[in-house]
Amino acid sequence: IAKQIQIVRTVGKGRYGEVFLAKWRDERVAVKIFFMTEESSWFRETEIYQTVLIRHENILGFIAADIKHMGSHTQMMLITDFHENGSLHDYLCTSVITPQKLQLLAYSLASGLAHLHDEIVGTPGKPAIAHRDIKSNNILVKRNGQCAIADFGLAVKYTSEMDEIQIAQNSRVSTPRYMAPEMLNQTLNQQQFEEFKRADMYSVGLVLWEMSRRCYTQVPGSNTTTCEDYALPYHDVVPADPTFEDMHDVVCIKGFRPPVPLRWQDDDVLATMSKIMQECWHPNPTVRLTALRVKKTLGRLE
Ligand SMILES: Cc1cccc(C2=C(c3ccc4ncccc4n3)CNN2)n1
Repeated sequence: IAKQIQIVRTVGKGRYGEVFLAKWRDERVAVKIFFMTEESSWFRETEIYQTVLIRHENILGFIAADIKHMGSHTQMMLITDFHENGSLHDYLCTSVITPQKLQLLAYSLASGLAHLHDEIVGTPGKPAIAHRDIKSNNILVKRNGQCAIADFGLAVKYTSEMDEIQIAQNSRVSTPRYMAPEMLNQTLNQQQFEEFKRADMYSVGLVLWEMSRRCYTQVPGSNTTTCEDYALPYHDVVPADPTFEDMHDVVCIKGFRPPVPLRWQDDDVLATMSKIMQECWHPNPTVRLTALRVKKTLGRLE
């Protein structure tokens, strides 16, 4: 397959490698080419995408994994669907959205994560999967306005009858900015799979906040609309590319969370989103909503 791929241009860079737009049999695809040092990420991500029953409309569509032996070195690549809107981060930087679009983005993100977190017992079954690096950069926006979750290099799988958690031992760790308090103060018990799901939901709360800022509402008593500028979570209290320590100080010691503007109470969708995100980023992991609960709550809105 790799031989039939024609690289067109770069569409994204990460710590793991680079993402390109490519042509494959006249079709536009996304190709992620991993740095030589990231073999474990390539292997892990391949393993997750090839998990039985993982396919879902809100999970990035996998096409193929391939290795090119180039004599002196090997090129590891993964091929998926291409989404011209790019990542949710890029999309929110360049667009303002209606409450209806906000609801669809949030609902589809919750649906994708609920599918990932869900264990299907049976033959074939599906292991429960925790993502461990949820952030707006790792979520894509499809043409139909729905999210597709990407980047499974850090994911962990769990099957209840095996009662074992497979954590790939690789150097990669989650992104500090989106790390849950229990990860920052290292109280997350890695032998309890449930705790990984709760940490994912904390990150979802932050992504819902990023989305909500870009949703505009009618200014009461005038015919103008308003919204907030795009911002990363904690943009106003930590430096760019914050360290683990920066985040520990802000999230665990000071107990800061992103600000929820009063204007969000003026709209049903934004008011619901405000409640959801505050429950998702609660310091006590057991208080946080599950992905399924978020999906049901957003699915019930008009
Ligand atoms: C496994 C894999 C292959 C190709 C890309 C990706 C990936 C991303 C991706 C996927 C499709 C895209 N389409 C358009 C623009 C950016 C994209 N990024 C973002 N994070 N990982 N993952």
